[in-house]
Amino acid sequence: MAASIYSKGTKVWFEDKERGWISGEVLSTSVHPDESVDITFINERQREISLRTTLKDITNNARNLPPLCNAQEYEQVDDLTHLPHLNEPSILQVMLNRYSQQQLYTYSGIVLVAVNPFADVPIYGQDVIQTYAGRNRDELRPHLFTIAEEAYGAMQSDSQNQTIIVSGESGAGKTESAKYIMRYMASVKSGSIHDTATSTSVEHQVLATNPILEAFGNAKTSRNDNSSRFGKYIQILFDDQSSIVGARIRTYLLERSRISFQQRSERNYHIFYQLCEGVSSEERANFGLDADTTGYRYLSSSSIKIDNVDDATNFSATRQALSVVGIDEEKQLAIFRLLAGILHLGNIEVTHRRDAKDSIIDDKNDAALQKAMELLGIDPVEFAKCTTKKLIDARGEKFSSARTMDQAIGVRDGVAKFIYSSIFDWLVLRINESLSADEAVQREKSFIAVLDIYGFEHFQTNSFEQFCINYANEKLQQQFISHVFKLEQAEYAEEAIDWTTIEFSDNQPCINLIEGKLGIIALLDEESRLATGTDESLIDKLNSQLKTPEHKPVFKDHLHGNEAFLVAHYAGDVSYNIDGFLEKNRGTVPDEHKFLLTNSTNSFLREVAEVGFNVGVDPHLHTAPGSPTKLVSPKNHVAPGLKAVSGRKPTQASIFKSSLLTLMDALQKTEIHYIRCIKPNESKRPWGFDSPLVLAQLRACGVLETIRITSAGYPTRWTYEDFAAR
Ligand SMILES: Nc1ncnc2c1ncn2[C@@H]1O[C@H](COP(=O)(O)OP(=O)(O)OP(=O)(O)O)[C@@H](O)[C@H]1O
Repeated sequence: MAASIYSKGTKVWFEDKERGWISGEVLSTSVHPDESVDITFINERQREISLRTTLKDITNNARNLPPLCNAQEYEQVDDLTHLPHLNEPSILQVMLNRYSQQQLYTYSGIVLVAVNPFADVPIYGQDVIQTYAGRNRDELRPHLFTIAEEAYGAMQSDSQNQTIIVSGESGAGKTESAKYIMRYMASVKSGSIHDTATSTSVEHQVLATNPILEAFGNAKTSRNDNSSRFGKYIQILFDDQSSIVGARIRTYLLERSRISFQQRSERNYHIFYQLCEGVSSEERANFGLDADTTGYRYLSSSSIKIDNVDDATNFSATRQALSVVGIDEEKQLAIFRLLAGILHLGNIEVTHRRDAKDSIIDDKNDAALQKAMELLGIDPVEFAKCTTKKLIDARGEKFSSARTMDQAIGVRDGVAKFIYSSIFDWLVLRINESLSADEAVQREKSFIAVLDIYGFEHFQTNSFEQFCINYANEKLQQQFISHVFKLEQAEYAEEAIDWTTIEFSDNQPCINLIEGKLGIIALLDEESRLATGTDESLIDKLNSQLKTPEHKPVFKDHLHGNEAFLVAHYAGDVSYNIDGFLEKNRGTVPDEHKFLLTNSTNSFLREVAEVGFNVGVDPHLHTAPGSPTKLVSPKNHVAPGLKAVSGRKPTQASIFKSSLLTLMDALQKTEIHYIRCIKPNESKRPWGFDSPLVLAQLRACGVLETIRITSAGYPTRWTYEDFAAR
C-alpha cells in the first residue's frame, strides 16, 4: 500500500539551486522482502536519481523522500491549504502559476498572500470596490478587498475591533496595500470618495494622512523608491452606522540616522527635496534655500531624482494634505522654516585646531551657522560654544572640556536628528488631535486598524534599526503562530483528533533574550546611561552576561569577536554590528542643547521640542491605541513598560519596547486578519518571479510554518467528494 504512493509515473519535486524546485517522475519502484524499497526517478533535466528507502519512511512521509506533486487541477487553487499535498514546491508552483496569470492574491488559510506586480493593474477602482462590497470570500477571487470586506463585515456583525496586519520585506507592497485598504474603507459605504483637494470630509482627511506621512517618513532606498522608514498602526474609527468618524495613528521608530547620512543611491526624506524644489521665490529667499540640493551636506547623496517623481508637484500635494488635516498655512511655514534650518545646520563647518584635537566652529563667519540659527531662533555663539565644548558637572563644580571634531559633528547631527524626529512626532500628534477629536471619540463605536510594519531585515551590515525591527517581527511572529495554532487546535478538537503531538517552533527564547529582565535591551540601556559607556564596553557586557546556557541557542558571539553579536531569529541568524548602538539608543541631545532648544525665540521650535523631549515620558504620546490623544503637560508620567526613575531619559530601545508591548496588548483585543506581501524580484521588474527569493520570504513571514502546522494535523486535506471521486 505504502509503496503505491511512489508508483511508476507518480510526479514528484526535486530541489534545484537555480529554480528552487524542479519536477520529476517515478520510473520504477521495487519493494524487497525486508521492507526496503528502491525507487528510481527522472527529473526535468533528464537526470536519473535512485533512492533507497523503507515502507515505514514512505508511510511516515519522511523528509528524505521527494515531495509529491499535486494533480493538474490544483495548479491554480485559490487557497494553498486546499492542496492535497501540502509541501513547499507545490506551494511555490501555485504561486508562480497564479502570478503568471496576473493573479496577485492567494489565500493560505487565514492569510492572504500578495505578490507585488511592479506594474499598474486595474483592479483597485471604484467598480471593483463595489463588486467586493458585501460579498464573502468564496464568491470572488482572492483580493485585498476580500480581507477589507471581511474586517468591515465582522466589525458590523460582531461589533468587535479589527486589525489587518500587513507585513513583508521592504518593497514588497505593504504601504500600497494599506492605502488600497484605507481607500476601500473610505468609499465602501459612501460609494465614492471625493477626490477634490478642498474636500474636508472625514474620509478625505483620513486619506490625506498618507501623503503627509510619506513626505516626512518615506525615502528612496536601494530597495524601494518610496520606502517607509517607520512603522504605523492606523485605526479608522466608525460610528454605530459603520460610517467613518475619524482616525487614530501610532507610529514606531522613525529611522533617524538618515537625516545626516544616506548610502549612495539613497536619499534623505522626500520632504527635503520637495521643499527645495517646490517653495515659492519669496519663501526661498526667506529660508535661504537653494534649488540645487547638492549644496546641502545632508542631501548630497548621489541620487537626487527618482524616476517618474516630481518633487515640486508632490510638495503641492503635501501642502494640500496638511491643510486637509487642519494644519494651516502659518504652521506649514513654521514647519518648513525648521526643515530649512536643519539643512543649514548640516552645513555648519566643524574643524579642529592645527595643534590639537579640539573642535572649532567659526561663530562669526560661518554663513550656514548664522542662517541655521536665524531660522531656529538660537544664538549662534551659544550654539557653537555648546557644540565644541562639553559642560561637565563634577560634584557641583562646573567646568568645560573640548570636544573633538568627530564628537562635535556627532552633536551637530544629533541636534538635526532630534529636531526632525520631533517634527514627525508633532505632526502625528496634530493629525490625531484633528482626526480623533472629542466629537469623533464620542461617536466612535469600533475601529478597523491597519498595521503596516517593517518586515524582518537581514543585510550585510545590520545595526540598531535592524535589531529593533527584527525584535518587532519576533513579537508579531509569536502572535501569529499562536493564533494559527489555536485555530488548528479548535478544528482538531471539533473533529476529536489528538493534536498534542503537533510541534511548532516557539520563539520565546529569542524574545526573552531581547526583552527579558537581563536581556539585550536591559543591558543596552544600562550601558547607555553610563557616561563612560561605549559600544566596546556594551559588547563586552553582552558577551559576559548573555553567554549562559539559557541563551545559548539564540545568542551567539563566537565568530564575531568584539564587533558584532549574533541572534538566532525565527527567520534566520542575524549578526548585529555594535558600531553606533549606544549613540542611536541614547537618541537625545546634550543638556546644553536641550536648554537652547527649549529657550529658542522660535516658538514653534519650542513646541516641537517639547513633543520630542516627552516621547516615552508623556503617556499621551504612547498610550494604548484606542485611547484619545491630547497634547498635555508631561509632568511625572511614565509610559507603560518604562521605568519611573526620575531624571532618566527614556532610551530609543525602551520607548520602542514599550510601544511594542502596548501594540501587542491592543492587537490582542482585536480580531486579526493577515496580509503577507511578497517581493517577487530584487530589481523591481514588472511580473518577474524569482522562485528562491519568493520561497525565502514565504519562510520568513511564517506562511510555510503555518502550512507545516496545518499539515502536521492533517497531512492532506481532501474533501469527501474529492476523495470519493479519486
Ligand atoms: N498592488 C500593487 N500594484 C502595483 N504596484 C505595486 C503594488 N504594490 C506595490 N507596488 C509597487 O512596489 C513599490 C513598493 O511598494 P511599497 O512602497 O508599498 O512597499 P513596502 O512593502 O511598503 O516597502 P517599505 O517597507 O520599504 O516601505 C511601490 O512603489 C509600487 O511601485
